Amino acid sequence: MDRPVALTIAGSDPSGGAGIQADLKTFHQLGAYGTAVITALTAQNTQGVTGVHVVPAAFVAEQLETLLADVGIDAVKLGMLATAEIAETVGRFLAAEPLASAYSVLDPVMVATSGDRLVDEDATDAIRELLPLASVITPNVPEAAVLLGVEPAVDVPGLRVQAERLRSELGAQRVLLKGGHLGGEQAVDVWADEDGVREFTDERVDTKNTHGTGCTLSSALAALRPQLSDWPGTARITKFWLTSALTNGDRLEIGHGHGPVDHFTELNDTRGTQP
Ligand SMILES: Nc1ncnc2c1ncn2[C@@H]1O[C@H](COP(=O)(O)OP(=O)(O)OP(=O)(O)O)[C@@H](O)[C@H]1O
Ligand SMILES: Cc1ncc(CO)c(N)n1
Repeated sequence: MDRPVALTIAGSDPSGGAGIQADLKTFHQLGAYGTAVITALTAQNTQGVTGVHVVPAAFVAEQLETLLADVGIDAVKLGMLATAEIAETVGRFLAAEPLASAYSVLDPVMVATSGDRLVDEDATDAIRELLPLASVITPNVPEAAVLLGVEPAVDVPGLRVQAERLRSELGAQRVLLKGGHLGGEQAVDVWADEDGVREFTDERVDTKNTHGTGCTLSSALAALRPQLSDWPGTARITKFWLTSALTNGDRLEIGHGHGPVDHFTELNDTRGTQP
């Protein structure tokens, strides 16, 4: 399969670094044909979110029904699910054909890089119900803590424990627990699946341009998985590509806050690859 069809179910970011816009750029750059179902409009720039306009859950369902009646989907990425009703609606589609047979990546988005809330607090339970339905989930440190109802991890051993608990206690099939918020010399992500727990490590890039890194990572996983042979290999390659895209972010001057990564980064750009 050389041109998989990828679907993003997420919110719009007018500044183009996160959400649907980041997902479609990532799909295109990594060789997938991009399709999109929009769950919410945000008024957002690189400095923060000033407003959220939620799409009614019934219309999220209508977008999905109409799309899936016509277009075959190889991989789906789920991002900002703004309300409990939207999360439940999307869950019904994820549990049934045709999406149940697609590769699926759930990014349990809650709060933007700027600290602004993107998803209703009472949607957390509905998002927790989705965890077992996705092939892989990609929480960041605060999201993992909220899902587990514990304090955020402060180091890599803590990440390892929480990644495994998301799998064994909350039923996730595979977990990529992102360590971006930990700080330190290296950016360490922890992978947990039925074969155990491992770390994916790369040099931390010294940049403020980190807006949308989580969205970009999850959509890259969805774009690449149908083109590669297994999940851990896909996660490793995706992380190295993301480090290159973060490094290349300084080629762009977008906005005055946390700018975006450069999605226009080749997969074989080796700046993200550790020796
Ligand atoms: N400065 C950095 N250098 C290298 N990798 C980074 C850096 N910051 C984040 N990452 C990596 O980017 C990915 C996203 O990490 P992070 O934990 O920041 O997710 P997030 O909080 O969901 O992102 P977002 O900023 O989109 O909300 C992870 O693979 C993480 O290791
Ligand atoms: C629309 C949207 N989705 C997700 C994020 C998280 O980065 C964001 N900032 N905006």
